Amino acid sequence: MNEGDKRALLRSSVREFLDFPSPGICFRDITPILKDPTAFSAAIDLFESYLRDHFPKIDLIAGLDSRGFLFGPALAQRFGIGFVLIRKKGKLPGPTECVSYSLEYGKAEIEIQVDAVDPGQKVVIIDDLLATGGTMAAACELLKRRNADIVACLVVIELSPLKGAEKLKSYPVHALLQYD
Ligand SMILES: O=P(O)(O)OC[C@H]1O[C@H](OP(=O)(O)OP(=O)(O)O)[C@H](O)[C@@H]1O
Ligand SMILES: Nc1ncnc2[nH]cnc12
Repeated sequence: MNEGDKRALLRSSVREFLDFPSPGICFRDITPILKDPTAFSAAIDLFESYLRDHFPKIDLIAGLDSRGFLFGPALAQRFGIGFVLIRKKGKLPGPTECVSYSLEYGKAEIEIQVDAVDPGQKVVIIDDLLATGGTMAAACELLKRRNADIVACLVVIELSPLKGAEKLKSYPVHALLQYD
């Protein structure tokens, strides 16, 4: 399958649910991608080729709670590197660093274990979806505080009208699919 076919398969796998989780939100559901191994491999292939084409060295993949956890470990395996978790507050044991943020339908706090990333490590952040960019920007702030070198922010879906990428101007943002 070529890259265009892989993107088409992914797009056909994403479902829409209107008014979930609150009125006015059109929820883009990526679960069918996970259910279809061909679609899931296509997503990981596309992320891998983007990273190989643009960045010669990556040390670590950091995934965002919770749907970033679905894609990050498989991608990290392709590069033979580790995966670390950025979680909603209160889920990680030991010393953590925390950042608050707002998202399309609420407010939250995320944190990372302070020993998850060494200073200067080249880190790629991954999530399923970029909406307002609040979550991804908070993750960048967390990693910056840990003195990581943020290489790129990856998402399966970017909701372009919400202009999340504008909050992330200092970092390359790559989405496999854009939605208007
Ligand atoms: O760009 P933003 O406006 O910040 O929104 C994007 C975030 O919202 C969703 O996660 P959510 O917080 O709903 O958590 P979940 O993955 O645990 O469902 C999505 O998976 C992203 O992480
Ligand atoms: N519209 C949306 N669909 C799925 N996940 C989301 N996270 C934030 N906005 C979302």
